[in-house]
Amino acid sequence: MPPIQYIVEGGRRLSGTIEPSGNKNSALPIIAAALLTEHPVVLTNVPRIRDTETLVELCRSVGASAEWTGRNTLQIHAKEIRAADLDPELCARIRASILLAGPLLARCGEVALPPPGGDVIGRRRLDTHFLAFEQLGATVTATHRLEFRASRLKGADVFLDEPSVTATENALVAAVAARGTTYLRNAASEPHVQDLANFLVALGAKIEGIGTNTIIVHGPATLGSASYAIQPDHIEVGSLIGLAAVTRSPLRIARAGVEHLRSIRMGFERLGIVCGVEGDDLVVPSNQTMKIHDDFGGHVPKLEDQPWPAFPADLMSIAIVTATQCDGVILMFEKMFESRMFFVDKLIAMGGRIVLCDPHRAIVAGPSRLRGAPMTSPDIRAGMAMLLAAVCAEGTSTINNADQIERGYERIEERLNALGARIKRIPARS
Ligand SMILES: CC(=O)N[C@H]1[C@@H](OP(=O)(O)OP(=O)(O)OC[C@H]2O[C@@H](n3ccc(=O)[nH]c3=O)[C@H](O)[C@@H]2O)O[C@H](CO)[C@@H](O)[C@@H]1O
Ligand SMILES: C=C(OP(=O)(O)O)C(=O)O
Repeated sequence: MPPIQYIVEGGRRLSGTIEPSGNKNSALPIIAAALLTEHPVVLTNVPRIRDTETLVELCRSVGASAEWTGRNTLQIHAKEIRAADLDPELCARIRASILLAGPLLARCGEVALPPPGGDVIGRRRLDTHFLAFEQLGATVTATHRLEFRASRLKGADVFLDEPSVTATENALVAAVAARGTTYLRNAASEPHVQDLANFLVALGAKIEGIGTNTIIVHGPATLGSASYAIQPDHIEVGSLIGLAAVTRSPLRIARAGVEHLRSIRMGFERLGIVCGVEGDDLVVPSNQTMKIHDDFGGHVPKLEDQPWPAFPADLMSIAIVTATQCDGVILMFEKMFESRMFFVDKLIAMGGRIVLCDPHRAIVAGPSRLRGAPMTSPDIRAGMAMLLAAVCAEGTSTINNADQIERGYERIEERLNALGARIKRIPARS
């Protein structure tokens, strides 16, 4: 497939209503977990993005049938599956290929996975996955590929060494098939972890503590079929709040899933951007103060990411671009990944007043006028942040490697153009 480039004419006001897609990071573990049951599963509101398409291909390669029966509806039936050799090229395209470990181990008793891919945003350790699988009775061999074996998974009291999102998801799926009760302590509690747990409950699993950092699973469950709707993508909602703010545009984000937006709204409020709630819609007015709130006593404030329910790491790049348009000084502290902040050199070239202190911290002094520039997207979120900068900048920008953006955001240029943006996608969508 030829690489995708966006050509963006900036400086335009937007307006209207937009609905977020289903959560990418819910859809991925849920598609993988559909392999746990022999019965058919229907998933709706599945984002039709590169990552989900790749995982669907991987599911087919182990013998499951997986068909798109509507634009965002996916039917999966894993009546019989085999722990076949998985295509290393497909696995290397997405982080989520590691999520096949739990269901395939549970169904087949063994699985060998080539290393997963995903965003290059710093070292992405797998140790927590290994720790959890071993405690659930599996043996793990990690060489050029990852091999997991367990003749029988057994419930255990597992304390994760960090609240890793995908490790919690893998452990949760394995625990549903394990004999006995499993406690997952120091578990991740992100909305997508909750979504996966609710899907497993819909299949027949018995899970307590969903949304907390101690998840209790009573296994093994007898699983049936289910029809399940993926929850809205809170990271996409946060990206759209940033977009509205930097373009000073009034936007309504319909069916935004407001129950999961508290820390995100609080983060943007620190930048002087306040959203209203109307039912499940989020309303972003255009008349924001965009004034960064100093800490008490006039001290320089900070916005930092942390595991849920704190401000999410996947919104840090968006928040940095947004801060360039706000009045004041703020320290942006990316605690989780060590390479995510390097994209700020592009914002600096565009006119952003940013000092990168070290790989984890950047000081942003705003507001600054951004000028259009050529850019290359290094990862999904930096790519989306660059798109926000380009839409807000004076003049024309080009974003190369926009394929990265499309790993996570569905038909984004089409949807933003419907709000008044001018983004040309090359090669154009037919
Ligand atoms: C497919 C998927 O769902 N990907 C998400 C998942 O990736 P993923 O599951 O790979 O991320 P992890 O939760 O394992 O960890 C992310 C990074 O944060 C570090 N870490 C984690 C917990 C902690 O308390 N302290 C800490 O520093 C880890 O060492 C690692 O470097 O979660 C990340 C963190 O929300 C998101 O960026 C990814 O979009
Ligand atoms: C880092 C991300 O994705 P992945 O874990 O799939 O690379 C993301 O969604 O921002």
